[in-house]
Order: sequence, then structure tokens, then C-alpha cells
Amino acid sequence: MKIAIASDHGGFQLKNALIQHLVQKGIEVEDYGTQNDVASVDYPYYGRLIGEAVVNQKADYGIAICGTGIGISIAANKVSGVRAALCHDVFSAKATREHNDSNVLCMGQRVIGEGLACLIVDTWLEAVYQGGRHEKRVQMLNE
Ligand SMILES: O=C(CO)[C@H](O)[C@H](O)[C@H](O)COP(=O)(O)O
Repeated sequence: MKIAIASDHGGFQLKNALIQHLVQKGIEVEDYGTQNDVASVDYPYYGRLIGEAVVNQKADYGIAICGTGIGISIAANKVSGVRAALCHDVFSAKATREHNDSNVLCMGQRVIGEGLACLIVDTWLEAVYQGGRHEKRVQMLNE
């Protein structure tokens, strides 16, 4: 499994923590930036990068972080084929894989701590899309 990950300056520290967590689990991670939290950068750019990485099959899934997770999730969802889910709890992380077949996970560094964020990532990656009654709805999203 390969994960594409990116953040703006407001998500840089959490991005680093998640990269470390994923690499420790043996998961391949490609870091699309940003490279520090000193320079103020624009979350729409990074949301688009992650969305395009996923739909162009450069990675199986994407993770996008900003201060709240909101801006970067809006940006990622502008890319056709992206189903980005903003999750700050474990229930939503599981449900959005099972029901929405989400392919990008978004979180906010200014909202949650690293421990919960790692648990959310693990839950999201382990959950399995259920198909069935959800297939028609996911197809509607794609259209
Ligand atoms: O887009 C956001 C909110 O939806 C992110 O939280 C950004 O990281 C935030 O807007 C950046 O704010 P800053 O004051 O420029 O650091």
C-alpha cells in the first residue's frame, strides 16, 4: 500500500508525526510537502496535489492536513474522482471507508492531537468498503 500525504504550514507537524507512524508500520509514504511550518503556504495547492496523486494512481490513498482540515478537504474534493473525508473521530473514519469508499482522509492539526490522529489513520486504513447499497450512492458522487 502506498499513501500520498501533504499539508500546509498549519498541518506540517502532524504530517511529520503521521509519516513516522506509517513508516513504522511498514507502509510506503510519499510526502508532497510542504517542507516546513515557517513559510505560510496555501492549502488549496496541497489539497489538489493529493487529490491528483490519488486519481492518477500515484498512490492508493491520500492524507491531507491543514489547521482545521476543512480547507484542504474542500480543495481535494474539487478533483474529480476524489472522495475526501474530514474525520476527527474514529467512528467517522471507519464509516467513511465502509460507506463512502473515501480515498482521501483529512484532519486538522489545530483540532486533534497526534495520538488520536494516528488511531484515526489506522482505523481508516483498516476499514473495508462495504459496497452493496452504498455502490449506487458512491456512483452518484462520482457522477
Ligand atoms: O484552511 C484552513 C481552514 O479551513 C486551514 O486551517 C489553514 O491551515 C489555515 O487557514 C491557515 O491559517 P494561517 O492563519 O494562515 O496559519
